[in-house]
Amino acid sequence: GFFLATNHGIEDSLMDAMMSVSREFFRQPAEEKQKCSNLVDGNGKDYQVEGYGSDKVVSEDQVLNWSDRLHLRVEPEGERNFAKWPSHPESFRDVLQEYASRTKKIRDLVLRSIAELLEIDEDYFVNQISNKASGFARFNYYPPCPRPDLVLGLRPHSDGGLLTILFNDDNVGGLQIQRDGRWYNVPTKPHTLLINLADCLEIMNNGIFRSPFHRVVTNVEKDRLSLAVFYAVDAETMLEPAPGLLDDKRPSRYRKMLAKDFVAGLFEHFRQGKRFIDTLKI
Ligand SMILES: O=C(O)CCC(=O)C(=O)O
Ligand SMILES: [Fe+2]
Repeated sequence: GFFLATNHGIEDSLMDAMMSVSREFFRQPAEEKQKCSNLVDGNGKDYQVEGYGSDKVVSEDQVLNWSDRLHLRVEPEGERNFAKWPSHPESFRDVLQEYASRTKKIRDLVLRSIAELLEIDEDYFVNQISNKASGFARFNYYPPCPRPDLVLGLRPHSDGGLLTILFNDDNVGGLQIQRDGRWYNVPTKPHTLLINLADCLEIMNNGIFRSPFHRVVTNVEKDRLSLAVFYAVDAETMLEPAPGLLDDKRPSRYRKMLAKDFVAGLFEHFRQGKRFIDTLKI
């Protein structure tokens, strides 16, 4: 599920600052942004996980998303690679660090609330995350697009991690969610966060809360910005439904898989517009 959260504990001023430093980053000339490039030095074809750029290009006929992004690791805290973090605007680093400390608290609060709703041990999901689990901030920038009929801002996908905390531009919509084969617009509201229960959580809760298929459409006139913070489990975690949710009448609906093997299969399925998680269904 996707849900909107208000009264989430992040002050309006911090959210405004986060949006404004993000805008300032993307507004810079390309040469400046390239200083944080996601291409491995020089050769122009090898991509790394962190940095600024576009999709990984793997074939000539690949249809790219109409967006740029800046992808930065925020968890584990000790592994933040500040060399990839923008140095302009100057406050970018502090604002993101503060923002990420807040979203982490929201992550744990949501995971505990979900466990409570499911009537299992309140800490079950939180305990699946050790201090080695990763968190990434992904800033998406969608420029105005002259042909919205031809290209998407972001192709259909479900988020591969445990939980995503999404902060959207409130000036312009674009995010859509699929339900029963139809696409619906997700409303925007100032200072509201969108919480997305992602693939790994769908497996762990045995499909009670689904990880929604979503996409972003482009807009002729307006540009758009969003910031997703993706939280994952450790690479070595076995993804499987919580034992407390299973019994004779409620068998497991997913095959088990190590989190790192799941992550390894995600990109190829994303490129093909498919959900990898569907291949695990029993
Ligand atoms: O820009 C958005 O609203 C959605 C972004 C998104 O789905 C993602 O980064 O995974
Ligand atoms: Fe997403």
